[in-house]
Amino acid sequence: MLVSRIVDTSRAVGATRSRKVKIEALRTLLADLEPEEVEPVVAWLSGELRQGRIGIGWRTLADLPATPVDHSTVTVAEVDGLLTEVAGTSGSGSTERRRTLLTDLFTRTTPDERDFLVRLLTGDLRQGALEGIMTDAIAAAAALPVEPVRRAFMLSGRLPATATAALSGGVEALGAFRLEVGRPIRPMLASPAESLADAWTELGGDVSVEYKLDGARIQVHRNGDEIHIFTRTLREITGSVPELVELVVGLPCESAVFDGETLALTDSGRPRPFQETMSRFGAESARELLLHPYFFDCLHLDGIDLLDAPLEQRLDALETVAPQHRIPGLRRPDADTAATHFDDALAAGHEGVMVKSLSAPYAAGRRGRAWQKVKPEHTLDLVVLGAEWGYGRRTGYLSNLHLGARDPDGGDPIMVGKTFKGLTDALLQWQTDEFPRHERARDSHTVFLHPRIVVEIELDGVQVSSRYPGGVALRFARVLRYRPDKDPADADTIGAVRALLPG
Ligand SMILES: Nc1ncnc2c1ncn2[C@@H]1O[C@H](COP(=O)(O)OP(=O)(O)OP(=O)(O)O)[C@@H](O)[C@H]1O
Repeated sequence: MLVSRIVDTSRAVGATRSRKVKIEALRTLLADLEPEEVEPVVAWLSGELRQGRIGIGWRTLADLPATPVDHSTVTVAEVDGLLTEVAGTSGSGSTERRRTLLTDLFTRTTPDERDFLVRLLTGDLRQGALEGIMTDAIAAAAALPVEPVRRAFMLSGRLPATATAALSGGVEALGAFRLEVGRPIRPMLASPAESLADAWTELGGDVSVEYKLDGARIQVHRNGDEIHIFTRTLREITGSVPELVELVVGLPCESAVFDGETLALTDSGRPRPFQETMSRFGAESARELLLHPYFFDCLHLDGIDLLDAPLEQRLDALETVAPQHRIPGLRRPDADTAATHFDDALAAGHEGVMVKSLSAPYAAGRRGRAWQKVKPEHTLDLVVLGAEWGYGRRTGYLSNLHLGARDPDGGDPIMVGKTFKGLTDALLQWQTDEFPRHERARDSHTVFLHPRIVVEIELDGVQVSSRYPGGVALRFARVLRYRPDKDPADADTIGAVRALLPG
């Protein structure tokens, strides 16, 4: 297939807000692919490369001296092969060799194709929000029900592999995807609850009420002495958290998968700020801060998969192997005891509580009502779309943030407000240093950014607005912190923002 067809489909999908039209465009494309084209094309459409990151910067790509053509005949197989070659080029002279390969490619592509490939290579096409649509399109192209496709994706975390299985092996091939110890699955997520009483009542009191700790999510896999630890976005961080590895090796089991939260504590046992925990992931500099794990789920234990078992049974498993590392929680507390637990969580410096149905299975990758989070404040994770230059004391700093909510159908984020409240001097400095790296355009007041950075915003509520395109605006928004552990695909949707409208 020609690359131009992929570019056209990608554009068509981006140009419509209709979920149905997007799915149909993707379905037709998928149905026309040769089997070996499925992996690269599904990866590209999700903004990823089959080869992983190949480490080529935007500037390098923009500067390549290539004159485009009007009509191109470049095929998927050619580009995929070239990317494999670029990814495999290392050692001395590799920068030049990579430039040559890409320059050759760009002398054979149209400006539209080059633009698509540049955005793909720099990560700007990454649109995790497309995942829901893509799973539906894969199912439709393979003439299969959606559920087995969705499940295979949740268990593998890989759309390209899911698509290949669905299109070439049908339900049987999809059924072969299992929880594999050592390979991360997408974490189960929670929905916000109006109040603790609401959540408790909705789940009929048959709940586990647990502290909601303000750290970073970890998924820990153990197979014998081999340990792998992943973040919320399934990035492996085993190498930067040796103390967690050591602790897990010491647990009395052969194989296990745990889901939990990790954070650094102060000497008096209170949680350290979120940023300090995050700085341990990947950074060499903060090694002196010890991380502590707080597990809240067990998805596999000694050869037995527990994903489909009720939470009650998964908690039993967790308590047999790691009772000392269990997050503080109560099973079936009465409403008063649950309320005291919530107060205790806040008093200990935590964010709130999670209320979880004891009878629900682990719904990987889903944000459902079986887990509900209760916090005293509203917060939203929004995408930074730009920042205005400050004035007065903030002259010379990028300050007032433009904030966008995610379009659940994969379109550009939708602006819902601005704020400069809550920004410390350190954050202003960081924004001023960091934002130009993500610049999309600028005018005299504002630097507009590619939608890559997620920030957590505290707010008093939202109101109807004719100023913003989503018809809704934040009220009294203030910056709580940046969320480097989240991608724009994890940001809150415009629907979640609208759900806060009064009445
Ligand atoms: N007891 C707990 N059970 C489950 N998740 C917990 C618990 N304590 C803390 N967490 C954290 O809360 C998150 C669940 O909330 P949610 O599904 O909304 O994810 P989130 O969007 O990262 O949440 P938030 O933005 O509120 O931190 C988990 O990803 C995990 O990191």
